[in-house]
Amino acid sequence: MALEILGERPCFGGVQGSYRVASQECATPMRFSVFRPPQAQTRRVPVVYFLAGLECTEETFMIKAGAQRVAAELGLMLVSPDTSPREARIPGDDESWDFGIGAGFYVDATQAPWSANYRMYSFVTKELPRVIGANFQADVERQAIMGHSMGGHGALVCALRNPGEYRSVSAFAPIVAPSQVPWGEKAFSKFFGADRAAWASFDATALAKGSGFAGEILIDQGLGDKFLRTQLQPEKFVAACDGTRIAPRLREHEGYDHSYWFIQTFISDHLRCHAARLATER
Ligand SMILES: N[C@@H](CCC(=O)N[C@@H](CSC=O)C(=O)NCC(=O)O)C(=O)O
Repeated sequence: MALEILGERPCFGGVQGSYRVASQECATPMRFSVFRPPQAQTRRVPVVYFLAGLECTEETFMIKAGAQRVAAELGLMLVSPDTSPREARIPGDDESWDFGIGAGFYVDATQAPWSANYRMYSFVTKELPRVIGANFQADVERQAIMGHSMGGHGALVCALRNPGEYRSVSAFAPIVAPSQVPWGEKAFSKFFGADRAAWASFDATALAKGSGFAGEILIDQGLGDKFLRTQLQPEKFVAACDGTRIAPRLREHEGYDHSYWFIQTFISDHLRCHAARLATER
């Protein structure tokens, strides 16, 4: 799988890079960015995936979250994929900011025409880890995943569906019940059609009861977030985890909104949680 290097720059003793790969899953080129900490010069290091939200690209998190300083200290590789296919154009893919380009929702679509390229779930959980393992000094046995908003939904779903693959998961202001909120209803009805069973298989709140994932999930949520009541509703996920081995730790922050200023404020806590869990032996 040939990797195209779009750019690499020194950053906190490591390297910040942008890459493109010919994705088999998405049947189109896909971009992603990687921060390699200085420790990766001499050994394989644990990997933390960050899935970004609506309208973001593979660069948004790397530019705006201020994560590299702490990742360099902790010896964590950071990987952030683009939020959708972009080069395979499908009619209607750029008609709105909350569906299509920049809004792939980290699912494997089953409905034409989206099913040909919108396979972000398989890209993130299968293909991208193979690309990372083959091209970077990554310890692929030690993976964590986190995300924001649409990407928080993606991170929760990836971890709940693959408890053996991710040792740690966390989220900022995640969409936790896409089947029940306008962003998710719009996207899922196009990606999956009327089949609500398919919706449930990509809905963290619906997945919680049957998931084999065990452990704490840190969720930070700003109480000044304009999307909190309409699109996010983290209490739904917390309630769904009752009686399971999933222990959501929902932290609510007065005044914080949905922006990357909020993410910047708490990113260090998330990375430190992931580093601690990734350091333990199984
Ligand atoms: N255009 C929208 C706002 C879009 C937005 O807020 N996107 C968020 C993610 S929302 C859920 O996935 C984001 O991360 N934006 C990037 C940023 O730099 O803030 C509107 O009209 O409200």
